[in-house]
Amino acid sequence: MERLNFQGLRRFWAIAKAYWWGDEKWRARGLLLLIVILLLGYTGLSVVLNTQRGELISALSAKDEARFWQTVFVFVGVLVVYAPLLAGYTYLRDRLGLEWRRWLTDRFVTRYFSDRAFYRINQFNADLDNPDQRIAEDVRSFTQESLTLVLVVASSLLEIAAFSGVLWGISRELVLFLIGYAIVGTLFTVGVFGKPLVRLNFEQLKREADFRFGLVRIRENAEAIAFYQGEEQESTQVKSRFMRAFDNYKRLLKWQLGLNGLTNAYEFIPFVLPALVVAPAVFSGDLEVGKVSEAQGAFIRVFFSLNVIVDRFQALTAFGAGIDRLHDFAESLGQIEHKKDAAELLATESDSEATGEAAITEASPATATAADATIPTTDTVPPQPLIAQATAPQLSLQHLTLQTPNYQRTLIEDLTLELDTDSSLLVAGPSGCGKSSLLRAIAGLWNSGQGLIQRPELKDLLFLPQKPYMILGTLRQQLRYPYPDADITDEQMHNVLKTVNLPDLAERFGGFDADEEWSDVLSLGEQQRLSFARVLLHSPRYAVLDEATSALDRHNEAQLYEALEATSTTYLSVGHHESLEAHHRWLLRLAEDHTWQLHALKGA
Ligand SMILES: Nc1ncnc2c1ncn2[C@@H]1O[C@H](COP(=O)(O)OP(=O)(O)OP(=O)(O)O)[C@@H](O)[C@H]1O
Repeated sequence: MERLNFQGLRRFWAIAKAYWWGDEKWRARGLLLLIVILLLGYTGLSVVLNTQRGELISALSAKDEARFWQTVFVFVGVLVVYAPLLAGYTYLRDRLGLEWRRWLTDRFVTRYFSDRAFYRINQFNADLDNPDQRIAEDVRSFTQESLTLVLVVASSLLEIAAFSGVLWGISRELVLFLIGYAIVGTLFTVGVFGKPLVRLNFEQLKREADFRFGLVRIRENAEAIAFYQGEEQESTQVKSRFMRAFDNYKRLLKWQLGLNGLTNAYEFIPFVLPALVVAPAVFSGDLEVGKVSEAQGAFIRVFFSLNVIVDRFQALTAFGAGIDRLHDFAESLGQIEHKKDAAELLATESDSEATGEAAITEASPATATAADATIPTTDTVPPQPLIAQATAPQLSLQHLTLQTPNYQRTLIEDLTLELDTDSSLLVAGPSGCGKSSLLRAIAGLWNSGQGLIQRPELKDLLFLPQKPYMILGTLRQQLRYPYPDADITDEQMHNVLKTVNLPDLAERFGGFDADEEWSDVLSLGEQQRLSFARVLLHSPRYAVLDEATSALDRHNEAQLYEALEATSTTYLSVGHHESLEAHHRWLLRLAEDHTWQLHALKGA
């Protein structure tokens, strides 16, 4: 957490730069220029209005009717231009903020879905809370607040320039006093309130997001909670999340109270001081009485312009907290991209060596790739070995040692195997020995460990995870997932549904366009059969099935695997049922002590 200091500015610029120097830079800069032109016009007119206000009072006090009406005329004329100018300025500022938000959201969402960062992000930074809130909320406030603040500062500078001239003409002491007063006030406010307010605002954003997420989880797991009758615990949990936000806000309010007390007292002075300073000249007849109003108007404008930091301090600290959150998020995404690049580099090196299988197989597993298979070191992170990955026509694992993402446990040691394209492999072993983790490594989700994984391109592999995943959408989209543009006819879908023993599914829900909360309305076994239907429909080169039939009876399971055997898809399954052995050629048995055995089954 940073104070509003140079590091904060650097972080701000690191996020902002990409837009102002990126592909939409001319559009963004053009809009900004237009806004600044409107701002200039608006500030110029403010000076005229202020002078005319003084004129009005002077004309009244001098009982000069002609001068009075002339001033009114100018006043109205200026207002006719001033009002639309101000409205246009606000519109364009908000519009530019919105465009920037679209751009930045798009960029963060793209990065979040690249290299499966949404899955891996917490492996790199376990403290990174609520990425959803950072994308939805923090980006919005960052773009809007940035523009507002930059323009407030710009307009303050303009106003200082414009109104100091007016004030200088009336009283130099006032200008000098103002500058000194504003500097002291700003330094004091930043020094005393800066750090705690940024910290509390940061914490508030996090706690609000935790609270919201707690409620979203209840909605997503409503049935399980209802079965467990876990209402009491869940409601206590949600309330306690709210209380955390509440407690923090109470602390924030106390600091705001102090800040407001200070700023109110501090901002009181401009309302009396100019009159005190100008009064003697008015009494002696050197200045007209309207000058008091003019001096006061100019004084207030200059004062609030110089005082922009103190005045917007609460907003600035909230903004600072938002910058920190976005910066952490961008850093974590950067680490993932960095790690992917390192793994790709490794794979290229392994490729060129391993025409060269000998180079890999001869080395002992402990040293095979440990020397080069590391993420480049940073100041804080020690070098960590990585599994190299490469693209090849068929799946093979070479001296694979697999560890959990944080390197705390080794799950599999020195595993070497190759899966021919017309073959099939069953992975079995006790619960928790690392079967699903092996699939994660093959999918490239986990890469902590050593050795090399060669596999076809990821788009040629279809994975069915242990927990069936039903997307939001129609039955047709469900079946097409994850290839939404696949050329599949309704007839093919009907046939496949028959094969997986769901012949009347479409009719039951009113056709393939039926849109349901599928994970709620289908049984677990039905969801597994629907997921299996995806494999049969898309016929990928490789299918990787993680206990994909665990909820099915033997008859249904056999029916699905027989259908799969009839296709050209090479498949690899994880499963506990012994009956599965009949549908595979090879059996890989993993043990809890990290060892493994490979057995041939029928027809190997
Ligand atoms: N994200 C994670 N970070 C650290 N350890 C993890 C993580 N996910 C799983 N593990 C641990 O890794 C080990 C292997 O998990 P895995 O899911 O591969 O087991 P499995 O053999 O598929 O078990 P099961 O048959 O019960 O599904 C388990 O001890 C698990 O607790």
